[in-house]
Amino acid sequence: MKLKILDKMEFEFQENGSMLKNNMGQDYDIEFRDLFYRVKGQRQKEQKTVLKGISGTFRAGELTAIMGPSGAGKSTLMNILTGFSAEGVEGSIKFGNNGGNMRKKCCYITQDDHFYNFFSVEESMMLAASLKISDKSMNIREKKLLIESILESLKLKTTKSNRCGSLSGGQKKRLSIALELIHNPAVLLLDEPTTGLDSSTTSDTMQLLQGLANEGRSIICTIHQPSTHVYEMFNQVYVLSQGYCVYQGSPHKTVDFLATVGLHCPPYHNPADFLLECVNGDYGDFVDVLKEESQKAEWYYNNNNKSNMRTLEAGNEIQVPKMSGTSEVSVTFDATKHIYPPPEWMRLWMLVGRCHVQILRNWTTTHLKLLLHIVCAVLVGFLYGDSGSNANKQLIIFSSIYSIIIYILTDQYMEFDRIVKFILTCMVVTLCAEGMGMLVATILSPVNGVFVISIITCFTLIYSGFLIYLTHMSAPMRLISYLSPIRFGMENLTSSVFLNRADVQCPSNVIYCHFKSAKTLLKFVGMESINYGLNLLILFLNLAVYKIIAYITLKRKVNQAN
Ligand SMILES: Nc1ncnc2c1ncn2[C@@H]1O[C@H](COP(=O)(O)OP(=O)(O)OP(=O)(O)O)[C@@H](O)[C@H]1O
Repeated sequence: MKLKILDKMEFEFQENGSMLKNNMGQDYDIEFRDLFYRVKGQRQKEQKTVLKGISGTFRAGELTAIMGPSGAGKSTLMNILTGFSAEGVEGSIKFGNNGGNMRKKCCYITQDDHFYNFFSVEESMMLAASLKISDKSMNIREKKLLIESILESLKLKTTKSNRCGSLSGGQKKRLSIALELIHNPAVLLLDEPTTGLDSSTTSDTMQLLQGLANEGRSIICTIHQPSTHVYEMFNQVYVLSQGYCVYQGSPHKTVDFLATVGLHCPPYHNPADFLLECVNGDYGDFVDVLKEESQKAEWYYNNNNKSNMRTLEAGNEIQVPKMSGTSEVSVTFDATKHIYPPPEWMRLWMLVGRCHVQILRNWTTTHLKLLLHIVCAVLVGFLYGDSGSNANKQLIIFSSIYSIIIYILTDQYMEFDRIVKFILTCMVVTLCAEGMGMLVATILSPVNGVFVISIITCFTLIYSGFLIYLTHMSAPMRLISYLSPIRFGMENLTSSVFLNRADVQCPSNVIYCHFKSAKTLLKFVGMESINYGLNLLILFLNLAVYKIIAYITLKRKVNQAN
């Protein structure tokens, strides 16, 4: 007996991202006109034009290849179409027949696979399904059936218990596609999906993409040097050179097209290779002529006959084999039913859960890091010995209090409120540091981010009262120190250890211990009047400000991309 599952549904994310609506039988052609992309050049006020007024149409139900020599602008075009690049773009891009901006229907599969290596294929699929579709819209059983059907059609069923990290290159590529198919995108863009795959896996992947296109999706991918067999699997090729479109049409017409400008493909030569040799300049500079010639309508792939194409219609069935332990069941998704994603808080909860499972399963980063922290703490603790109760070592402890192990090993006062205050401060300072990192990461590129965060770290440390005592700073410098969140953390750590503390013992072999009294020490470092609660509040405010700005920045970037 077979289970039948109707999954040929088209979902639409509303602008607010809160609702998915199924939307059957529509074609989502991508049409772009006079597209320019300008970036800053190396010299000041110099501009570099990467894409120079290109136009084209990628039709629904077709498999399109974007080809061209290295640096021609293929990835740039993909990034613009998917919204990854928004600044410096001019021209019009139209998604779908209604002319609206339907970019949210696009899925972009980059060259690198982004999986959680410690999750199995099935777990990754289930997590993606749970993040995209709420339980109210589709219950767990329906989701499992959907996942089964996708894994079956992408020949991944036998690997469903394997961890993602152990999959082969081809399997990883198929899993990337499977993860995107969960919400059945109308447009799928893939950056070099066959790079690094052998010829047989390449052919399998291309067949898979062809099948997805035949179901009515627009499939667009960049590709380098396809074999003749793979080249002919495309419905359309879009060739770029030096930022211009030099051919847009059927792969079968390439040889005739090149012949019109005097470039004759040798017999038994791969037309794709010859095309790339021509646009690469191996036979002279033909870019301008090819650009002119490619404008002629006769080369345009003008086949509007989509009879070979099954549109994404309600009622299309795909059959999945019977799952063990289940009886004969027919699951039918209501085509008119709205599909909602889970609420934001639930998605956050799932992502936090995923993060923790990943951390726990990653032996190297978790267990070894834990061990490293314990070993370091024990070493530092023994290094500073009894400094908490030894009046001769009071000042040294300032530079090393950072964890509870050290707190215990250094013989600090074992009072509950002191320990709680100490740990709480450490935690909030850590959260602040993480929030600051997140904020910088949302604003700057990784390279600039590392540079800026290093400077911020130096600044916050220097002005924390840790490297230079507050009493040694001039009045304006002391004012500046209030900009450093670590200063408030430092004050609170100091207060939890030293405030209202009885005098400590001076060892018998030491004549004079200047810091025997905690008050003397607090005065010496300029922290005699510490308000623990206020400092904690300031740290929380810092944290809130970092997170809010990071959220706004991310939101703005996402809106710009759409
Ligand atoms: N933001 C940018 N700043 C400066 N130059 C850029 C930027 N984006 C793209 N370029 C330049 O535009 C050109 C096209 O880049 P793109 O990555 O699109 O090429 P490609 O055709 O995908 O090449 P490849 O096949 O090697 O990946 C390159 O010369 C690249 O240096």
